[in-house]
Amino acid sequence: MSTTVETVSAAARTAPPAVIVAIDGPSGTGKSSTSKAVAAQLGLSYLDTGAQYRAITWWMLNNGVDVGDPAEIATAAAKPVIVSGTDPTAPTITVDGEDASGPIRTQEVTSKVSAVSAVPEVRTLITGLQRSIAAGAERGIVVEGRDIGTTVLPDADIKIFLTASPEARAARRSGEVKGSDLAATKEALIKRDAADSGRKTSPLAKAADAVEVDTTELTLAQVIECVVTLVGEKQAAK
Ligand SMILES: Nc1ncnc2c1ncn2[C@@H]1O[C@H](COP(=O)(O)OP(=O)(O)O)[C@@H](O)[C@H]1O
Ligand SMILES: Nc1ccn([C@H]2C[C@H](O)[C@@H](COP(=O)(O)OP(=O)(O)O)O2)c(=O)n1
Repeated sequence: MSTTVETVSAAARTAPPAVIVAIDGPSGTGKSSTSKAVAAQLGLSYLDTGAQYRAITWWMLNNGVDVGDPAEIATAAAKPVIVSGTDPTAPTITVDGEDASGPIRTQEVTSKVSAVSAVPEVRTLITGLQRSIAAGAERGIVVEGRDIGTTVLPDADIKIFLTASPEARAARRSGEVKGSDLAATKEALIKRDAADSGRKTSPLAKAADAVEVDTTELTLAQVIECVVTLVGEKQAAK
């Protein structure tokens, strides 16, 4: 009995304190790649909140909801059951038990997700889900999105806001899809930024206490190192 208690307290002494990391920024700044790598390196959970908004959008498109009608979106918002797996080396997302990781990345979903995610009822539901996932992450979590530092987890231990020039972001996104048109990618990305930043309910914004990192001239490895260092400093000070 006393061995168990000693083992537990020894583990508590050596394990770093749980840390909540919020990473926000527009599309193509490196949020997902950075967050996954940082979480994997530090043994933290990982949550891609954009994937959840994509998942609810995909469900609406599949279930005959008119995504041009905010009232219809609001009425349907609570129907799909969205489950996120938080292992940074193998993140998953299911909708009503079905793997949605592939279909949520289609052009159709990408072009409609800003409209669906602007509806307050959608945000309230998804924000609640995100907070409960973060609260359940025993060793801490890296949560990435648009409003994590400002709205979802305003008490996060560390907040990072990633930026990059539209040219760099479009080139990165274009590089992911064979034969894609760079100018069209840039135009679509700027349009989505404007919609996400301009909406009334928790728009894409940098929290006042976030550290801004411009990734335009940085390699992914440099961004990861920078964030790991910032998180390590916070953990040491806890
Ligand atoms: N600093 C960087 N330099 C070059 N390419 C990058 C950098 N950060 C991310 N990328 C690449 O850009 C693409 C978009 O990155 P991603 O992490 O999905 O961005 P976000 O989640 O912000 O939309 C990916 O192909 C990724 O490998
Ligand atoms: N916390 C969040 C995360 C994403 N969203 C919305 C707005 C974004 O355009 C979409 C898709 O986000 P996602 O991070 O998947 O987008 P990119 O991978 O950067 O292209 O979801 C949001 O409103 N709030």
